[in-house]
Amino acid sequence: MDLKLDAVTHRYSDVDVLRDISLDIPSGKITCIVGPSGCGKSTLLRLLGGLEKPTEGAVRQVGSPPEGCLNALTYVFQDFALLPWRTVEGNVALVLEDHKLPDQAAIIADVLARTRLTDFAGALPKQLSGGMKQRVAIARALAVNPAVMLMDEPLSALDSQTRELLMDDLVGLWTKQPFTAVYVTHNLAEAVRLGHRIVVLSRRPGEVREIVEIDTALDERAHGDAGLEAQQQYLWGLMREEAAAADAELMNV
Ligand SMILES: Nc1ncnc2c1ncn2[C@@H]1O[C@H](COP(=O)(O)OP(=O)(O)OP(=O)(O)O)[C@@H](O)[C@H]1O
Repeated sequence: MDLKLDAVTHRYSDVDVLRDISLDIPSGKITCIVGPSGCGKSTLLRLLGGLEKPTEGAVRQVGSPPEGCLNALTYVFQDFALLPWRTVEGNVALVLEDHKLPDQAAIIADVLARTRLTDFAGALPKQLSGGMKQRVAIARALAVNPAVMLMDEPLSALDSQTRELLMDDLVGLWTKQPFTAVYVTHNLAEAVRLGHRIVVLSRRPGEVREIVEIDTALDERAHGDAGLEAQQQYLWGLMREEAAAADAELMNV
């Protein structure tokens, strides 16, 4: 299932947040959204997930969700959003319990194996590192076989080494079994490592400034790769002045 934004404009009372965004989110790819602070990245994700309706324009789902999909549009948040009193397995089970599936145990076993959490199935969130907690959140999202994972700064609460490891995990997961994701990030290194397409928004009201496609396969993008560095510099060049202006604007609020 693809998502399409047709001329989407969004406004909160007198604040214009997004302006005339037309965009395709193709299935089987990771689309990263980058842009200066406050340009409307999270708002765009909420519109894609149907949590809000655009002031103008439309968000469309094109095609059918994958077979066995229990929740077409599934979020992964920065703060993991795990229930502290439930084990790793219990947190994953939560999203399946209402569906009374005969193969619930097999689905849980599969997503725990894919996220390398099988040995931690009985652990509580407080026993896990930040990176592992985010792996649980990703396992929980995968368990419903979503059409699109909507990921809002999923690594930004983690230290830089853990971020690197989790990026490797996401690349491994996608390479074994491609999924569709919209991935909002401030971090351009994450965008060039994980994004098949990188949508650069202007400062608020966010408009599509440029879409950068990166053809190199995800598992061939190494940390520190010169080609990726160049892409990252290019993106920063697109954003630099607007990021500084957005920063100054926020300081004056
Ligand atoms: N529910 C809301 N009501 C009013 N204004 C809002 C609401 N949600 C967001 N905004 C405003 O809309 C603008 C865009 O916010 P949004 O969080 O989408 O931007 P962002 O690019 O994700 O920001 P950041 O880079 O800081 O994470 C901001 O000025 C924010 O204050």
